[in-house]
Amino acid sequence: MAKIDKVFSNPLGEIPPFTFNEKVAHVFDDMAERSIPFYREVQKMITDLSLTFFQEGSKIYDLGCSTATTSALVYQGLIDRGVTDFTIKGIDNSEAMCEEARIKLDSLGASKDHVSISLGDFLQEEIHDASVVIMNYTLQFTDPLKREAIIKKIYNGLRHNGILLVSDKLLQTNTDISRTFIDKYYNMKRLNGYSELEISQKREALENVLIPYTLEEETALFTQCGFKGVDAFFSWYNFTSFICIKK
Ligand SMILES: Nc1ncnc2c1ncn2[C@@H]1O[C@H](C[S@+](CC[C@H]([NH3+])C(=O)[O-])CC(=O)[O-])[C@@H](O)[C@H]1O
Ligand SMILES: O=C(O)C(=O)Cc1ccccc1
Repeated sequence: MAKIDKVFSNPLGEIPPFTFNEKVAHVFDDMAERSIPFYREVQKMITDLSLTFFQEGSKIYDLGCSTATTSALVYQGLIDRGVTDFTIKGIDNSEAMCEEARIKLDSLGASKDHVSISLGDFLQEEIHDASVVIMNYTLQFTDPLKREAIIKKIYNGLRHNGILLVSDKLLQTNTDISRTFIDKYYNMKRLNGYSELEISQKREALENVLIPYTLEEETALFTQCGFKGVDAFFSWYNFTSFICIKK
């Protein structure tokens, strides 16, 4: 049964900073589908690209895996292709998310050898022998001062021809364009059933928690850390998904 996101539906008075707590984890799939543009399509593209670049015997990391939507799709894709020699590692620092992730993977009958979920900070985790690293809407929640260190660590942990896939909300440099894109985004939320109160309370909760980079800053980060091929594979107003190849 789909659980409907009502996290910001009642007046909260003082609005605490957004966290991925139990209340959020419980309704996360609905929240993501209604608040992230083309969420399902991006998941499909991430899965497709992961299957294309996966190397036999290597690891796939899903950093900030939330409820393991991506890990589950990639797992199923590999199994359907008859691949057996792979390890998917989902990492999230929210205990409630990890619980939801394990429930989803158990329902697929996925073995722990093939896909495991670890409770932890991906800034502290080792990345080793990877062909694919996924950061789907998670870099934006990382302290900007720590972004270079995590991208460098990912680069070092990837095999030759391995890829990093990143989706993020971006900030447009031009203020007119920025305002327009943000308006379009809030319109999308309205069309998806969110009220003005839900939209404004979540916006306040996300301030200083979700810190968007510009397209230039985000691209420069990937190239400065060593990635040779860096390109966008999906874009919708202020949301963009990137593929970065280690050559
Ligand atoms: N340092 C960190 N270490 C571990 N986890 C973290 C950290 N920082 C944030 N998280 C986790 O990153 C996730 C971000 S949601 C990802 C969606 C998913 N990728 C999806 O494709 O459905 C994005 C969104 O909600 O917009 C949350 O579960 C956090 O707990
Ligand atoms: O940027 C926003 O307004 C969002 O709602 C993005 C988002 C989506 C899902 C969980 C947390 C933030």
